[in-house]
Amino acid sequence: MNVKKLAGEKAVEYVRDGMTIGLGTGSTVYWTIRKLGELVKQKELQIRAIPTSQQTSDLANELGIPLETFAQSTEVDLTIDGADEFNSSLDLIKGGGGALVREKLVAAASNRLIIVANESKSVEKIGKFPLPIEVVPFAWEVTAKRIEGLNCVPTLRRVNGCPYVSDNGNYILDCSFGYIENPAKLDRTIKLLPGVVDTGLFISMADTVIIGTTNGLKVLSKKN
Ligand SMILES: O=C[C@H](O)[C@H](O)[C@H](O)COP(=O)(O)O
Repeated sequence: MNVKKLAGEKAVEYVRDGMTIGLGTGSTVYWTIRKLGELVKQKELQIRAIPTSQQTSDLANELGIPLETFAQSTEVDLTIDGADEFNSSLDLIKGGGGALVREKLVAAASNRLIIVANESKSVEKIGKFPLPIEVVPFAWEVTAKRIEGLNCVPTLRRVNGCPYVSDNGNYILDCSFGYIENPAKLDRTIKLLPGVVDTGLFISMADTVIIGTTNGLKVLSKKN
């Protein structure tokens, strides 16, 4: 059973006609985007979408999903995205695919954030997945040293031996902190460091997590 497809397609049920949808990045939300594309093509759904990466923008264009930018609208009704880890408070680590900065901007502009994931992303404490941190390339070595001082091992993300460059022209440090006791505090601390653009910690942003499992779907919702 394709549990990513199961979770990804389920999220489409939350989309309504006329909505502006934030489209996340990755192999789970891929299934959401494909399904949305089908519904748009069959004229069963009228939406506009704001993509969180070039990769998602290309996919949406290919599927005929109308795109817009924040120049047209600064409010997003619903964003659907993936995650690398989530806990029972719905705090997340994101950015495994390098799209964390745009993902966070789109999520922050959204009235609702739905995460689609498979069960392996569910953890008691986040931090086993190395935390992606986007940094300005200039003096990245200095920024990495400062981050290392917070008790982690930062590794510059590389592709074919060259630094990985995000859609924003920045580098990504994958930082192994081990289990993170206070994710909100760590996020604030890291963001104060010069050179840091943003972190992959998404604290109190997600409203719902749709989890695909081999026994079917589970849905976690934010406790008010
Ligand atoms: O930068 C990438 C994103 O945060 C993804 O949403 C995240 O890495 C999860 O991707 P996937 O669904 O492929 O595991």
